[in-house]
Amino acid sequence: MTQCCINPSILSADFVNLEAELKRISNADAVHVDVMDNHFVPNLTIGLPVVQRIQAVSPVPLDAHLMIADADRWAPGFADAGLASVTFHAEAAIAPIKLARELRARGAKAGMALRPGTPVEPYLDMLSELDMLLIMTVEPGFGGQAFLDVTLPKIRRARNAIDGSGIGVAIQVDGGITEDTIARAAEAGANVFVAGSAVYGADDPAAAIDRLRQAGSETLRSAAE
Ligand SMILES: O=C(CO)[C@@H](O)[C@H](O)COP(=O)(O)O
Repeated sequence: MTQCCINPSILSADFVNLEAELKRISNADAVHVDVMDNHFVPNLTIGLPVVQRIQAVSPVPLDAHLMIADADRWAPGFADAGLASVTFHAEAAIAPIKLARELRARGAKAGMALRPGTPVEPYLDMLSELDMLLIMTVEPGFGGQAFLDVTLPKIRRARNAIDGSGIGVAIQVDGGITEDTIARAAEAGANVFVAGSAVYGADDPAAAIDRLRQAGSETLRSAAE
């Protein structure tokens, strides 16, 4: 069975007590770091120097999601910082294949993200260049939005293409993931789940991660049977 990974989105974390906050979610598979530039998305968060500090104190690997313009220029620096994976947006990259190769050459897993309205088909021939395909299940920019069911057929098409090609690319989904929506996304073919509000909004974030992982794993298990 494909492994079910839960990556809490740092956008919903308490930055004042960040080190303690990260310890509270140390049962996560990775911390999803939302980098936004107020150009590619209408929100501004953090840049590489702050991400490097987070990397220095995080007990779990970092999974950077770059919601930034000019990805070809900026993404390699995040790989150089030693992050486990770096995901750029297809819509923000001029040469996505070259960029994915560069990320891998610098030691990071290469991820590519698609906005809800961006089709996956133009990118199916570059799957072998990727470790992870991120299908956004909300418009990127803000936490706390409702999961877009309209993205489920795209997840299904991506899963079919990946399984048909025999290439081991993970499908990550991000936005509106809860104990309810995770089953729909997993049934469609996702296996890495980013959750902000559902984790940090819970009284016990670690227990929320365990519940999400259990819900996702059960669906993946029955899909494999
Ligand atoms: O980056 C984004 C949205 O752009 C996501 O990572 C959200 O931060 C996830 O938060 P929830 O939808 O789970 O509250």
